[in-house]
Amino acid sequence: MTVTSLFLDMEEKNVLIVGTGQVGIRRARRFLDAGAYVSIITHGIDYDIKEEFINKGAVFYSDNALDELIKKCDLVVVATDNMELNREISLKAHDKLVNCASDISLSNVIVPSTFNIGSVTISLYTNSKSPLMAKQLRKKIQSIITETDILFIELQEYVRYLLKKHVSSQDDRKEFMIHVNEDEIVQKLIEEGKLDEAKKYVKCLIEKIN
Ligand SMILES: C[C@@]1(CC(=O)O)c2cc3[nH]c(cc4nc(cc5[nH]c(cc(n2)[C@H]1CCC(=O)O)[C@@](C)(CC(=O)O)[C@@H]5CCC(=O)O)C(CC(=O)O)=C4CCC(=O)O)c(CCC(=O)O)c3CC(=O)O
Ligand SMILES: NC(=O)C1=CN([C@@H]2O[C@H](COP(=O)(O)OP(=O)(O)OC[C@H]3O[C@@H](n4cnc5c(N)ncnc54)[C@H](O)[C@@H]3O)[C@@H](O)[C@H]2O)C=CC1
Repeated sequence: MTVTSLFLDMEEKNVLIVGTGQVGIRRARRFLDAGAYVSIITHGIDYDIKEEFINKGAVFYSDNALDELIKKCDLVVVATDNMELNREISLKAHDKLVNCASDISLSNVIVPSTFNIGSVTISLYTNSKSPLMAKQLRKKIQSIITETDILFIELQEYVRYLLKKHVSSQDDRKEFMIHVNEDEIVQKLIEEGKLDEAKKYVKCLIEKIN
């Protein structure tokens, strides 16, 4: 498998999860939180987790719904502890997006280690070499992204919006955005968490351009 990373819009996509052990639960939660329609085939699930998933819109089915569910699903996640069964289901779903938790060679989709902070999503993948290291690196990266970084993103969103109205050249917009990030007053305001004040200050700068 040779991969490239993409972010998929999961809203209203149909996802089937087979097996609700540690992996199935993690993936079901992830896709429910991303707005997908999630169908689940389970041989046993904690009552509270089942309730959580039902509240998020999941629908539970028995084994004999498998073939029909595969047909209507966009993505199938196979996560039972029965390797043979995982293989069988993954092969049945070969023309869909498939994530087989136990055998990478049967997957055409990888679930990376992901975290969200503010409006940033970071995902990483060790090419199936070390999921544990993926988890550890995820925590390392998570720890170096600060509230200030997030506020700068919010400010840049605002700056981009204003610049698109006031400045026609992309190159000029880019230069101005770099200039804003390096501006000492902007830096001070953002470091103090004063996003609204930073926006007001930058708005004045932009209005002076024309
Ligand atoms: C290929 C992949 C599946 C795919 O998604 O397609 C896959 C496969 C397998 N994982 C296994 C084991 C473990 N997986 C984890 C944890 C995570 N595994 C995740 C992803 C992936 N795991 C994909 C590749 C990702 C990459 O390479 O970067 C994460 C990142 C995302 C998620 O699952 O949500 C999540 C961390 C989430 C976080 O950030 O917290 C831990 C640690 C723990 O549980 O604490 C262990 C135990 C330690 C170890 O074994 O390393 C086994 C062996 C089972 C066995 O030994 O039988 C297989 C199967 C095999 O390798 O054959
Ligand atoms: N991709 C990953 O991150 C990881 C993958 N794995 C692999 O993924 C698989 C699942 O791992 P875990 O979730 O940790 O296992 P687990 O033992 O926690 O859960 C397996 C679940 O499969 C269910 N199951 C068994 N037969 C079923 C059937 N016919 N229909 C529906 N459900 C059925 C069991 O009831 C159980 O809840 C294992 O094969 C393991 O090798 C394990 C750890 C991490």
